[in-house]
Amino acid sequence: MTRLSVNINKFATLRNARGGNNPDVIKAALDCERFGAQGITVHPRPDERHIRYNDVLELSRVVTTEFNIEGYPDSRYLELVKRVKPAQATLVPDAPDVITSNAGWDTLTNETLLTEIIADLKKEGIRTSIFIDPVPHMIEGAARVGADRVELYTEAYASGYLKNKEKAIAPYVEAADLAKNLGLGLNAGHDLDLDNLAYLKECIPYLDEVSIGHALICDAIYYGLENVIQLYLRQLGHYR
Ligand SMILES: CC(=O)[C@@H](O)[C@H](O)COP(=O)(O)O
Ligand SMILES: NCC(=O)COP(=O)(O)O
Repeated sequence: MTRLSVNINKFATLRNARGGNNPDVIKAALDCERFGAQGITVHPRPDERHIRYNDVLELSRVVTTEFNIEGYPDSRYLELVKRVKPAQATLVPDAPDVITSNAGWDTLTNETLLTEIIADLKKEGIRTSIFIDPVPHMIEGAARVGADRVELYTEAYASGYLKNKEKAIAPYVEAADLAKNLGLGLNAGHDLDLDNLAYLKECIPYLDEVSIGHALICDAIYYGLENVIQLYLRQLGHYR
């Protein structure tokens, strides 16, 4: 079954907007788990615009589902991940000033960097996933650098879904099949929502995990967090 990992970045965005501790990010993570989330994802960025590095340390002490820490593998991120030892580290090629993640890794030009970092994290017993576009030779590069999994960057799927879902999903099905044949685990994320998630799961039933944050938290403002987590789980075929 495909795990739902809730990315709680945007709870921290709201908290930081007023400078206090409301919403409480720790409580949000525990409630997400209580409501059925099968993982918690965070993406501490160098400017700490939302999730702060200290949040990650506090969350690591209480999260009981799979903890997934995303980020660009600079020294601060790597030190944090090695200290926390999460279930998964998802390496993302983001520059510090991007408004959000906007591309997958070039696993050819970054082969040496990724090979060394992934080997280092594996020594710590941390599963590694790398954020990637649905491009066959980049998927092949991901296998070469020793990644345990790839996370398909689904922004292009989401933006194309409403216009022509068959066309939008095609490169992702090809990339997923290739990843599976290369022995890579398969995650997906970015801009997934209640409209496009079920079709992704229908076309790629062997997805290991989807990580969803922005749309899910926006939905929760209108429909409530417990209800929305159940709705997303149902799109993945989980019936509680
Ligand atoms: C890697 C990815 O696609 C998202 O998890 C990203 O981390 C979202 O980041 P923001 O919440 O800062 O937009
Ligand atoms: N890796 C994707 C993620 O964690 C959340 O992305 P989004 O749902 O906030 O776009």
